[in-house]
Amino acid sequence: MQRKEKHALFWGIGQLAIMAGGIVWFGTADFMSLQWRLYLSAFFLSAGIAGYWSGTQFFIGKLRAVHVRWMAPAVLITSGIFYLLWNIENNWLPRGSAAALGFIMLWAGTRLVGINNRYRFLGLTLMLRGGFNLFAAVSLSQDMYVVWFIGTSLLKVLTMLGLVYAVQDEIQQRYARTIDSLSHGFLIRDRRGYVHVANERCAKLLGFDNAQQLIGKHVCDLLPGLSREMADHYFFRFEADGVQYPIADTATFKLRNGNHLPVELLGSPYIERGRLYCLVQLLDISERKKKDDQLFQAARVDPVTGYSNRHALSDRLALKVARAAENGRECAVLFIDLDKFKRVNDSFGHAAGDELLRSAARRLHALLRPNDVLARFGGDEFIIVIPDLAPNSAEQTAADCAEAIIAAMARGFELSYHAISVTASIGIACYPKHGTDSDTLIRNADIAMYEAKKTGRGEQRMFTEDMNAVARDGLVIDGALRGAIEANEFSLVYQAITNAQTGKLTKVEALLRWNSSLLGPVPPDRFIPVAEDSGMIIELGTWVLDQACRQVGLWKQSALDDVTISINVSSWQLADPGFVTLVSQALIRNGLSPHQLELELTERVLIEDTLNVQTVLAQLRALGVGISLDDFGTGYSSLSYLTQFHLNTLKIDRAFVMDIEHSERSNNLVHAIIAMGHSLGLQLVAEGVETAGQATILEQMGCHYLQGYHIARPIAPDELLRFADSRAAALAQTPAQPDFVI
Ligand SMILES: Nc1nc2c(ncn2[C@@H]2O[C@H](COP(=O)(O)O[C@H]3[C@@H](O)[C@H](n4cnc5c(=O)[nH]c(N)nc54)O[C@@H]3COP(=O)(O)O)[C@@H](O)[C@H]2O)c(=O)[nH]1
Repeated sequence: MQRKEKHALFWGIGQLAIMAGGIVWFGTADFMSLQWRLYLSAFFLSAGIAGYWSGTQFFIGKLRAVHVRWMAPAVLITSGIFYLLWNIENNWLPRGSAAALGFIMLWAGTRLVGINNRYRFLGLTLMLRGGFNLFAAVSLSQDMYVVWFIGTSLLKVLTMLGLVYAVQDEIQQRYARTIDSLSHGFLIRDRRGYVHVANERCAKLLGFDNAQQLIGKHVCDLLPGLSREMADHYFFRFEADGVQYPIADTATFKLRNGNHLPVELLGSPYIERGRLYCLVQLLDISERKKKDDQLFQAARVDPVTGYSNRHALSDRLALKVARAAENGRECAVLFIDLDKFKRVNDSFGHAAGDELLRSAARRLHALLRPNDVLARFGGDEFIIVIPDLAPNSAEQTAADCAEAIIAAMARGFELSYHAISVTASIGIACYPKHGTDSDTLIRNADIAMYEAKKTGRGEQRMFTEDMNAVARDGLVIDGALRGAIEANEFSLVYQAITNAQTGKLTKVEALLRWNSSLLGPVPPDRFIPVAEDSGMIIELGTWVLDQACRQVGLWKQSALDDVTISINVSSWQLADPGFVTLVSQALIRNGLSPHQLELELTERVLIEDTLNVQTVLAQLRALGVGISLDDFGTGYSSLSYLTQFHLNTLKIDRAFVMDIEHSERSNNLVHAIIAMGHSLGLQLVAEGVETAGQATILEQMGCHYLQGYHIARPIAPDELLRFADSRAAALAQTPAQPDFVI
C-alpha cells in the first residue's frame, strides 16, 4: 500500500471511529428521547460512511478495491456498536472509543501536517480534534455532552474545510501538472487581457522565470510590441458568431529581452462560471520559420553566383521604387549582358561558364554600394539596382557605374584552365523617367541593352522612348518571321561583283529578301537583327546557303558557270557546331567546288569569340571555302584579324568608297587598305561603287574587284544571267586582258 493510500485509509477509519463515538454518546445520552438518539445515531453513521467514502475517493481516486474491502467491515462494526449502545447503559465504551479516536486523530494529524502544505490545515484540525477527544474521554462528564457535541461539530467543520482546501489544491496541482507537461505554451486570459492561467513553457517562451510571474499580468505587459487594441481585437473574434475553433494565427512577438519569437497561436473559447475566457496555446515555430526562411531564401538566391535571382530582384526593385516614390528620390536599373557568353559554354563547357558567371558577379558586386542590389536575371544577364539617388542624378550615376562595369569586365577573366575575355553590354533605365514600376524599368533597361549590343559589344545605352518603338517593331517582325520560310516568303537576289581590270563578272553576292504576307517587303537591315536575337538566323542562314548553292549549280553551263557565290554569315551560324558539315553538304549536294563559295563575315564576328571562330574558319579554309571580311574599316579594323584568321578577301566598306572622289581622307584610307591587302596577299573588293569615277580610282589604286550600283543592283537570278550574258558578249568584243591572279 502506498503512503497516500494509507492516509486515505486512516482518514476513512478515523471518520468511522468519530461517527461511532458520536453514536455511542447519543445512544447513552439521557437528555434525549430514544427516538432522537436513534435518529442522530443513524445520521452520524451515514455521515461517517459518506466521510469515509469521500475521503478515500479524494485521496486516492484509484483505491476503489481497498475502500470497498473496508467498507463492508466498517459498516458491520458501526452497526455492531450501534446495537451495543442500544442495549448497554454505561459509558465506558464511549469514553474508550473517544480516547482511541483521539489517539488515532492525533497520530493521523501529525502525519498529515508533515506531508506538505496542502495537508497541513487538515492535519492540524485532526490533531485538534484528537486532543479534544482525549480531553473528552478523560474529563468530560455526561452533563457536558452538549459542549462535546458543539465542540466536535465545530472541529468537524474545520476538518471539512481542510479537506476542501486539500481537494482544491490537489485538483489545481493536477491541472497545473497537466498543463506544465504540455510541450507548448498555454495561457488563459480574460476579456480585458489579464492572464489567469499560464504554464511554465509559456513563461519560458515569453522570457519569464516561472509561470507565476505571468498570472495577473496584462498580455501587453508580457509582450512589449503588443498594443491594447491588438489584444482586444484578438479577443473579440471569440465573441463573433460562426467562428471555427481553434483560431489559428502566426505572429512574431517582441520579447522583454528584445528578441523576437515567431509563434503559432491556437485560440479557443473557454467558459467558466458563465464568463468567456480565451485559451491560447503558443507553439514556438522558430525552427519551422527558420526552415521556411531558408527555403524562401533558397528560392530567391541564384545557385550559381549566390546573389539574388530574378524573383528576389522583382520584389527588391519594387521595394526600392516604392521607397523612391515616397521620398522623392530616383533609382537606376542597369541591365548587363555578357557578350557571347554562350560561346564560353559551348567551347569550354558549362563548368567554365559557371566559373565565369561567378567571377563576373563578384566583380560587379565589388563595384556596388551597400544598398545597391545585384541579381542574376537569367543565363548571362545581371541586373544592378542603384536606389535612393538624388533627383536628376540617376542617369549620370548609372552611366558612371556602367562605365566602371565595362572597364571591370574588360580586364579579362582568369578561369581555372582558361583565360577568357568577355565584354558586357549594358542598358539603363531610371525611375521615374523611364518607368514607374519594376517590370517597366526592367523591360526598358533590357531594350536599351539590346540597343547597346547593336551598337557594338561592350557598350552602354540609356533607354529612350523611340527604343520602345523599335522593340515593338522587333516583336512584330519576330512574330511575322515565324513560319515565313515554310510560307515561301523569302527569296535571294544576286549582286554582280566584277574584276576591276577586265570587267569580267567573277563573283556574285547573294542577298536575302523577305516579302512578308503580313508586313509586305521588309529590308534585311530590319529583319536580320531580329532573326539573330531570336536565334532564327540559323534556320534562315541554312536556307540561304542551300538556296544560293543550288542557284550556282543551276548556272552551270551558262555565262555564270564558274562564278563564286558570296554569302553573308552571321556569328550565330558560325557558332553552330554543325556549320562546317552543313557547308560541305551544300557544296556536294549542288555539285559546287569549294572555291566557288565565299563566306562573308563582319569584323564583329571575329572579335566576339576569337578561339571558336578561328577553329571554324580554319576548318572552312581547309575545305577550300573562301572567307571574306565584310565592311572593313567600319568596325575595329584591327590588323591582327587579317593575319590571325584565315581570310582571303577584304571588302572595303562603301562608306569610304562613297567619298573616294571628294575626300582626301577617304581616298588615303582606301589607298592604305588596298596597299595593306596587297602586302598580306588578300583579294580586295570595293563595295558600293556607284560611279565610273569611283571605279576608275579604285582600279588605279589596285583594287581587284568592284561591287555596286554602278555595275549592277542586286537582281533576281534570271536577270543576273541576262546581265552576265550581255557583259560576256561586250567583253568578247574588247581585247582580252588577263584575269586577276593573286
Ligand atoms: N546574315 C545575312 N545578312 C544578310 C543577308 N542578306 C543581306 N544581309 C545583310 O543585310 C544588310 C543589308 O543588305 P541589303 O539591303 O541587301 O544591302 C546590300 C546591297 O543592296 C547594298 N549595296 C550594294 N551596292 C550598293 C551601292 O552601290 N550603294 C548602296 N547604297 N548600297 C549598295 O549593300 C548591301 C550589301 O552589303 P554587304 O553585305 O556588306 O556586302 C547587309 O549588311 C547585308 O550583309 C543574308 O542572307 N544573311
